[in-house]
Amino acid sequence: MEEILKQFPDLSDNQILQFQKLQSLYEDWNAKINVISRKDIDELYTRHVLHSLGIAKIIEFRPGSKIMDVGTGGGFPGIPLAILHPEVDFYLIDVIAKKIKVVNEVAAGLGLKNVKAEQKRAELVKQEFDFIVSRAVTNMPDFVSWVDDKVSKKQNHELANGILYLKGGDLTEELKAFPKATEYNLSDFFTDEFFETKKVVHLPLKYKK
Ligand SMILES: C[S@@+](CC[C@H](N)C(=O)[O-])C[C@H]1O[C@@H](n2cnc3c(N)ncnc32)[C@H](O)[C@@H]1O
Repeated sequence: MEEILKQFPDLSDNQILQFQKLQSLYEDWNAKINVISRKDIDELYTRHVLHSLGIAKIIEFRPGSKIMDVGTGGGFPGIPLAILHPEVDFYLIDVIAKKIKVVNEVAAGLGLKNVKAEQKRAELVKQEFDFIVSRAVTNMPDFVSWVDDKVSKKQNHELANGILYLKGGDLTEELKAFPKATEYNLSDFFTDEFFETKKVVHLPLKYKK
């Protein structure tokens, strides 16, 4: 939690309270429906919350932007980003209904009005979004094939509309098909060794070819 306050010093009292509440909310829900591993619950703020907020180190979403989090699981990266950006609309989806139940309960427990969560398969979503965010769902080529028709053509940011994907390790192979992708190292922002290999990939779909 301390690192979050250091990295995002302009948080309001309400946002700080919301971040603080995450620990007990996830502990309670995890006891009923397992959405986060035991080790990860103990290190919730580094492994889930701060990692999710890595996207916010790369981009400041504009007010009114529409963001979809695909394969959100227990709500990552969508929930921490929605706390950080109450002025942005977040749509969180996952194919597993019980995970979406947890996400909805956590969002309600935090009083988040900017989160809508639904059980849905990414391939079947019909709406368009300014950015699609995601972590640990599938390889990049498959992911892009699921969502590349869901990125708005109306550019809403100097960082071109597209995908912001949290990834780890060597991505050379996975990104071969996407020469316009940019990798940002989270170790440039966060000191914990967990972030040593962690990256945010920005893939501007509008300028794909
Ligand atoms: C490894 S979990 C990651 C969860 C979360 N993003 C995180 O990082 O904690 C991958 C999630 O993607 C979901 N998923 C897989 N394929 C999907 C699809 N086609 N559409 C939506 N969700 C999908 C799974 O149900 C699972 O909850």
